[in-house]
Amino acid sequence: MKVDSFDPEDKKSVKHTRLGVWDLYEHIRPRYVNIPGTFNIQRYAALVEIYPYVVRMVKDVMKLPNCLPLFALYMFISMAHSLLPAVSLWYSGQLLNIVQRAVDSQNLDTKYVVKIAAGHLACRLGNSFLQVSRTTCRRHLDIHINTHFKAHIVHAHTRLDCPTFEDSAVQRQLEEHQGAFGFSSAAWEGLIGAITTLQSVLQVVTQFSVLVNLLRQQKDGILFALLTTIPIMIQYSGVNTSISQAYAAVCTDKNFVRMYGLRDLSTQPQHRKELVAGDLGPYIYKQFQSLQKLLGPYALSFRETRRLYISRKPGWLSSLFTLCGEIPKIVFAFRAVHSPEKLPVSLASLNVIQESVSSFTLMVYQIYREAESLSENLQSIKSLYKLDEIENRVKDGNTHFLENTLSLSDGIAIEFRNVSFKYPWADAYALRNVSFKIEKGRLCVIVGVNGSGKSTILKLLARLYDPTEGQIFLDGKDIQTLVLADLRRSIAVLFQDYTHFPLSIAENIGMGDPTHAFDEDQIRQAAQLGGATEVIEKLPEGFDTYLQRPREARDMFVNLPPEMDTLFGKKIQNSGVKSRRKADRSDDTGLSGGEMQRLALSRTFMRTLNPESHIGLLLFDEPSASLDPEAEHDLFDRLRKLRGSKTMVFSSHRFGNLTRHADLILYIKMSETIESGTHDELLAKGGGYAAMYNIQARAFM
Ligand SMILES: Nc1ncnc2c1ncn2[C@@H]1O[C@H](COP(=O)(O)OP(=O)(O)OP(=O)(O)O)[C@@H](O)[C@H]1O
Repeated sequence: MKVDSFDPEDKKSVKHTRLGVWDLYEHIRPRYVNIPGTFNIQRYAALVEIYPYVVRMVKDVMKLPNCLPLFALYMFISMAHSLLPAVSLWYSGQLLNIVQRAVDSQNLDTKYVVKIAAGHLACRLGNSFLQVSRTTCRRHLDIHINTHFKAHIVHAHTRLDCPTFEDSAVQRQLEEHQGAFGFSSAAWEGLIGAITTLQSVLQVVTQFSVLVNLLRQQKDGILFALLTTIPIMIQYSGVNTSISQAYAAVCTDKNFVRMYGLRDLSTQPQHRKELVAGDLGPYIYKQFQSLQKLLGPYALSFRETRRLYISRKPGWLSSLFTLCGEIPKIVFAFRAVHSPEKLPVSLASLNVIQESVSSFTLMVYQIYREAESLSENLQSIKSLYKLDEIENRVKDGNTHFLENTLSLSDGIAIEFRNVSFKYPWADAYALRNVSFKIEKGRLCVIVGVNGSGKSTILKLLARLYDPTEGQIFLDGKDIQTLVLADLRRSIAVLFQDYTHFPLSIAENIGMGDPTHAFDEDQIRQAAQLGGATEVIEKLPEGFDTYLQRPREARDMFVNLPPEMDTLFGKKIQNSGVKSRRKADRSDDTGLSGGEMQRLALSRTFMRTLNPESHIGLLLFDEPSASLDPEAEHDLFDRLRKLRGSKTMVFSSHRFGNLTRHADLILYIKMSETIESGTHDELLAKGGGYAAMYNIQARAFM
């Protein structure tokens, strides 16, 4: 269960334990938790808050095609299944009575015995049948429901803007539902868990009434029931082996961190080139061994450490409680010796009583224990629906920007007025009091050293973030008042850290203009403009190539002969496991950085090709960083032709090719615009821009 606050400094609420190289900070459970039952009862009480979400989910499930009859059938089977043990117990009781009566009167009613035995067998058969039907029904429900919730979660992800998505709390919220991309959704599992608990409760209630009835008919039945129940209850409520629900585990041991760093360096594919080229292998191995020696065998990951910690809890206690299970038989033996006349009729009946009571007690205890997992599971239903309520930080405006599309055909005018910006959760300013104006259809290049704020300007123009202070105007309108969809439809951006989507190359380019994502001619034209045609044509599957398959759809090749390298006419990529973070890197895809950049450029050009598109502003962040000089020259040639019809803003480190043709250069240093003007004007000024230009020019002399 989540806790409201967690302050590791507060010794009253957080307990600190040193475990190997880890510092474990556990939220202390309230004292009343140690009174058996109370904490789990509190957990059940907390479910009241989740109830409306469960109802909503049930309603949603009912509305899905085919789900209403399936769900109703599933509920019916589940409930019938939970009644059967009571019926079965009743038949056992009847059998017991028959035996007792037979012993007392030395007389057996054969017909009645056959009837009861048949009923008992029918219960067993019914049980198996219901179990199979329930599993089949559940399998079909799983498929329909998971399909629906996969789409729900994709929607919950797609609607979030950058700052909201980057918020670590939102990330945690989203991660809770990552399982939904696999087969099963956590929320649906939660609902199934709730149904199972309901089933257990029904089972307990019906079994209880039959059991009481049965025990009343037996001499000393209630006494033996109690003797059987008590040790089980003590056994399960007395030993608490889990660590607290809320905890933080931190490792500050630098040697441990370094040891794992070396391990990752040696195992992760993205480091292989440097490892081989620098002959780092022997060094890494030696260092790793000496750190292992220094830290000893108990320097383990937290998961392993935690397992060790939990298994250290006294195991002998549970052995002692197991012995308690023998108490009823011992008491029976004593009573047999002291007062044989009071004994129940036979040892057989004692066994039946003990087994029935044990299984009943365990079931009751299971319901009590299930409070923990049930409340966790049901929480995920609530958090699934809460995903839809996460508020975006970049608020939508209400001024339509695409109304006058004619005016966009000359480009968009830009003005930054005293703009300052800090990234969310950063202390330092990425931009400070920046002001400049770019007229419609002009070509502007922002230059400056690393980290001076060039990319940030482009991100603010695309309204990925809002300025902390100051205002940005597009065609004289405050950017924050514009309808976001309109704004984004009028801009094409190529980011410096572009990624390749896990789709075919054609779709990767096509998605530059989602309305024409499958327009082959336009895709080919875009590839031509991005300089990617040759790159794509040399790939065996051309435009249909998947540079990375999505993780869930990757081919798996396990235990194939080592010499086998093709299957179904395709090359087998044995490195099936790729690092997720680096999956967009060119070295994972088999294309060079420049080739990847051409693909990314093609996607940006795709956006400008549609005659109905209203792109008035093109933003390029280092578009030629990985291109060779010829490709760079061709690219800028093509882009210059768009001048007059589109406003273009480039960020670049490179001078010459582009800056010489720019209508405006913004030289930015330490997050502030220092100089602005044309290439000649800034050279004549002899300031920062001229100094940077001369450094580059000298390199070619
Ligand atoms: N997502 C982020 N969160 C926090 N700080 C960031 C983020 N992105 C950039 N910064 C910081 O903002 C400042 C400006 O970064 P920006 O990427 O705009 O610089 P740049 O001029 O484009 O650099 P480069 O030439 O290296 O691409 C830098 O100090 C950078 O560390």
